[in-house]
Amino acid sequence: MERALVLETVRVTEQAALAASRLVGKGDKIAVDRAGTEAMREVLNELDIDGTIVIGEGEMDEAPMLYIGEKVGKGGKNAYPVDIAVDPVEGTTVTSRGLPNGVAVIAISEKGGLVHAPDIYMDKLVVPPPAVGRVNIDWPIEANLKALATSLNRDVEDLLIVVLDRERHQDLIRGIRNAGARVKLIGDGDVIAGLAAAVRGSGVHALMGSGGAPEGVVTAAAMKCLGGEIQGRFLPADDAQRERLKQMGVTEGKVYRTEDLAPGENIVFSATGITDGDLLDGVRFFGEGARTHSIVMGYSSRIVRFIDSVHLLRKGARVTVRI
Ligand SMILES: O=P(O)(O)OC[C@H]1O[C@](O)(COP(=O)(O)O)[C@@H](O)[C@@H]1O
Ligand SMILES: [Mn+2]
Ligand SMILES: [Mn+2]
Repeated sequence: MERALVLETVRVTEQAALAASRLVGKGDKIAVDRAGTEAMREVLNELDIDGTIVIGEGEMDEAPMLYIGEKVGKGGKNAYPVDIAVDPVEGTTVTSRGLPNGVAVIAISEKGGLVHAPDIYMDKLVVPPPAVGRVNIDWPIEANLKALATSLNRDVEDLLIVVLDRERHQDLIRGIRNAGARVKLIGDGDVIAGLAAAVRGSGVHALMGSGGAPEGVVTAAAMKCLGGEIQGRFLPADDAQRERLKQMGVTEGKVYRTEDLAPGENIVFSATGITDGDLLDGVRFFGEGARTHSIVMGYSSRIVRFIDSVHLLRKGARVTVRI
């Protein structure tokens, strides 16, 4: 299933990114999200899958499309039964403002391969492969930074830690700075920040702090493929969210690790840049068409591909492809 779907899956995020990128910097985050979601759904429905959205744009009664529980794909007896986590535009606000790190993202697994997470917050720690098993979200910040520095063979002062720029992270930011490490504050987009942390040469070494729980599951799918690690704890804000967690079989207080969040044996992950970012270039238009930049990975096939695509969008387009 995985092999068959890898190159099909990149089309899904490419088309979502192309659609959303038309609205970059126009100041309308709802329009950005709608464009990405419609395009993603259209391509998903062309695939030979019998898919169920397990992480999506929201609950059935609040999201018109790609809601949790929605069926997608061509279906039929030859279709692969799969669970799907989507975030058609991860970073709607940054995208609508023309700022970095807007991406379209998807993870697909065999049935039951991705945790069904409600749309609440999750406290997260994402680290690269050398630090797997050497950090713990329950330890004090300095202890994790020391362990991370040692595993990366550098000093704590050399580390750059990505944190979402939010009021709720004041203490965390102070703690990282006091320990001697440096902080990179981002406006949005902790999925791509987590991916960048797990990739060598991106210049960032970990992601810390709370963000969306759905994004945590998507990140876990990527960590399986990249060999990095996410540790996360669901953070219900009230009794209604606590109830929702229970319904979904999620344990409050428990630390969920990569394997808990994405237990699948067959996982395909794809992300395409909408705006330029730490890991991916954004969509570039050139009149006759557009160019997209994606990362596409398969867990059991053990392949990480960076795909640079030229889309000839204008009818009869004839372009000289430039490297
Ligand atoms: O903005 P909040 O409420 O702090 O939530 C953080 C979450 O929102 C994002 O910044 C953006 O997500 P969307 O653009 O998909 O809404 C995520 O990367 C992050 O996990
Ligand atoms: Mn998101
Ligand atoms: Mn989104």
